[in-house]
Amino acid sequence: MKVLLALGGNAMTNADGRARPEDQISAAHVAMEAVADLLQHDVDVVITHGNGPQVGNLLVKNELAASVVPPVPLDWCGAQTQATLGFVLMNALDAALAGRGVARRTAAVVTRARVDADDPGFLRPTKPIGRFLPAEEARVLVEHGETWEDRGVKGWRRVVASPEPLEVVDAPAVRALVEAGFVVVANGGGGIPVVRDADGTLHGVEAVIDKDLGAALLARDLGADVLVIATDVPNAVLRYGTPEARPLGEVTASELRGYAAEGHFASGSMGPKVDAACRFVEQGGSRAVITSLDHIVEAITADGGTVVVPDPLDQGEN
Ligand SMILES: Nc1ncnc2c1ncn2[C@@H]1O[C@H](COP(=O)(O)OP(=O)(O)O)[C@@H](O)[C@H]1O
Ligand SMILES: NC(=O)OP(=O)(O)O
Repeated sequence: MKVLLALGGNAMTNADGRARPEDQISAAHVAMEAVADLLQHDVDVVITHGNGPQVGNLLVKNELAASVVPPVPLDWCGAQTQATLGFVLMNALDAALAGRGVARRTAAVVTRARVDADDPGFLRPTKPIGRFLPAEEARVLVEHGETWEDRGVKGWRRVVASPEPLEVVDAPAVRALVEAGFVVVANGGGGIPVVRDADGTLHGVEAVIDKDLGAALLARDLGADVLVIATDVPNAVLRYGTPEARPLGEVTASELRGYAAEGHFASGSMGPKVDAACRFVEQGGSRAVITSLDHIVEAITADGGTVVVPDPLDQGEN
């Protein structure tokens, strides 16, 4: 069985959302212990991961050091976080596998995702990245031309352009490594956004792709059986945060789309996970699971989490 595992930014930071190197390394060890458990169940696993907190940190460095070293564009921040997180995850996974006596090799692929240069996402920033700030600090940055949004109790957060991923350019390299037996880390942060020029060449563009939507696309391209979206809650929940909250178990894609249309899932957090899970099963995947990191083995071996399955008609057509 081939599993595409998408790790949320929450799986790569400490409980307070801090992303110091030591926080990221220890979070990666926790996450990779869970992945090593999963790998004992005769599965191939491709790992993708968020990069919102990490890209946010790089942007702050850009701002603070601008008079000394040239700031780098957002796509470079994406590439840098893919490489760093790939390195951290490989080290952690190697250690977890060695602890279990499992002989699997790991690899990380710097991965590009093609987007449309005319995507409306470039005109309307929606992707939350980086730290939460109190309103008064965020307002100063808004006056300097940045877009920040009120994200509720946690505070304000910067939002940047987030175009739709159309193609995982480097999926063939990921596929070849999987077929050679590697556990691959790929398409981090949804992929480095690139556009194709008229002459067929690619160049990076300033944006951050949603990693869950990137994960759904890569899962489809690799012919994954299951897409597991691991975050910090065990289920997608109806009426989340209210006394009438109801965690969702198994649900069809169209039922879940109906709940999304009723506004049950916040944009920029659970919304894209629900969308990614639906897309994957609508495009031929047999199952997508949204759950917490500590439930990813049950997501494969049992029925843990919110399990999204194709509509009966879709199943008939496949
Ligand atoms: N309907 C919902 N059900 C469950 N969680 C929700 C819902 N709406 C919003 N959320 C929030 O979504 C968060 C997970 O999204 P996010 O923080 O973007 O995850 P990650 O960084 O792991 O990708 C949860 O911590 C929860 O607060
Ligand atoms: N690129 C991206 O979606 O990252 P997060 O999941 O960390 O926000």
